[in-house]
Amino acid sequence: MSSDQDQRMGARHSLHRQPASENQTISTPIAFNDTSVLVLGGGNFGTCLADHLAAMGNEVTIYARDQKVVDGINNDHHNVKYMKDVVLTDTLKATSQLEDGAAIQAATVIIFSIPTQHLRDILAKTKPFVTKSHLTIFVNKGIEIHSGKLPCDIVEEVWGKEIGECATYLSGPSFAMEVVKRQPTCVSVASRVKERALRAQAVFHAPHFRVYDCDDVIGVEVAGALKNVIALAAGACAGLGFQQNARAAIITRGLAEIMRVGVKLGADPLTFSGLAGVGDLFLTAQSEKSRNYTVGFRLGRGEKLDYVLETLGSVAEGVETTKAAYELCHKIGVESPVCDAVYSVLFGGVDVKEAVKTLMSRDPHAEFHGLDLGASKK
Ligand SMILES: NC(=O)C1=CN([C@@H]2O[C@H](COP(=O)(O)OP(=O)(O)OC[C@H]3O[C@@H](n4cnc5c(N)ncnc54)[C@H](O)[C@@H]3O)[C@@H](O)[C@H]2O)C=CC1
Ligand SMILES: O=C(CO)COP(=O)(O)O
Repeated sequence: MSSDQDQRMGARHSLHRQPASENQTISTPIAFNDTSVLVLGGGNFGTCLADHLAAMGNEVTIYARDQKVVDGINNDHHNVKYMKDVVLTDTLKATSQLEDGAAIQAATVIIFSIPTQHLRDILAKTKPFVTKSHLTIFVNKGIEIHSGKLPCDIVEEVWGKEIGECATYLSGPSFAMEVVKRQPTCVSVASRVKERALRAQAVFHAPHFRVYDCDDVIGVEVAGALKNVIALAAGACAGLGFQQNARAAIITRGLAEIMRVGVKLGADPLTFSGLAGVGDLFLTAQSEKSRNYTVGFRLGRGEKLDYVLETLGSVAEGVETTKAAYELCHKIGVESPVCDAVYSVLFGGVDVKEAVKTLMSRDPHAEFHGLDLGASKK
């Protein structure tokens, strides 16, 4: 057995069979006992992940601010706001208490499923109680406005390097509503500390939910954030009535743009051909199940952004991320025509048709122009 396999098996054994202290196969001896999970965020994705982990036999509690959501989960096994029609695993519990620290102290694994623009807030609230012995898993996909920071940078900034660098980041093509129905799903989990990525992999891995580990945190995060911007563009094209050629073009040119940004920030170019890269981009930019695609589609049909967001009922991370990415790309000097076009529609009052015209009438150039593979740290 390879040492990777050893680590994976060790992690899984500690999950299901033996106390962490008896686990001899983990290279870094951190006392995990993965049976007590706290999921922060009672929205679509937090609920589906919590349900998945509860069904695997873990003790799982969801923290949600909305008391109706908490009561619905505790009393009727339903998330009345986000997943009305789904019966959740009956052992799943919920709480609206976080500030006293008790839920965090009782947990060994903490999953953060909070939109990126609110991440800093939840990190500050959890900071007094989170220790290095918690396995922390972030699933949000976005870039913070004003700072232009990725979630991994915000985590290290708020929690400090020692605890922050142990965090793990789960991403990839995974619509919550399909995960909760046990539809086959594959994702990646990245961490700067390999043993943590393997732990997170072991926590989530199940017959219908395959998890691949990786070490490229920046790549996974850039891909997860920017695919939402490209999904907005793809939806807008569809809303205008453009068909498959346009969609394929947006997805492919979008991927080139995501790679340019990622590589400039130090990502491994290979990551963009993986689940968190082309996998999630393909999923989100071609499906009406995607909220970002839906926002774009409705804008393409002529609806106003404010109204679309008011009636969406859930977060579309790509909207704020477009703002953040637009500023970031200009700051780091990466050409980002698709992002610029989406920005001009969302925040510049430009009509979708006009934005497409601008995009299509740019000067011709080489296909991989601007992709500086020498910038990658790998
Ligand atoms: N829904 C999906 O299929 C997937 C979502 N994601 C990502 O997961 C993250 C969460 O998405 P969803 O759960 O779908 O969004 P959602 O809109 O369904 O739920 C967001 C939840 O966060 C809570 N929240 C917002 N601000 C908060 C704060 N300051 N403190 C505490 N709670 C707060 C809301 O009350 C809500 O319960 C996003 O970054 C999204 O991109 C990732 C993969 C799939
Ligand atoms: O990230 C997602 C699937 O992997 C969900 O996409 P939306 O947020 O666009 O619904």
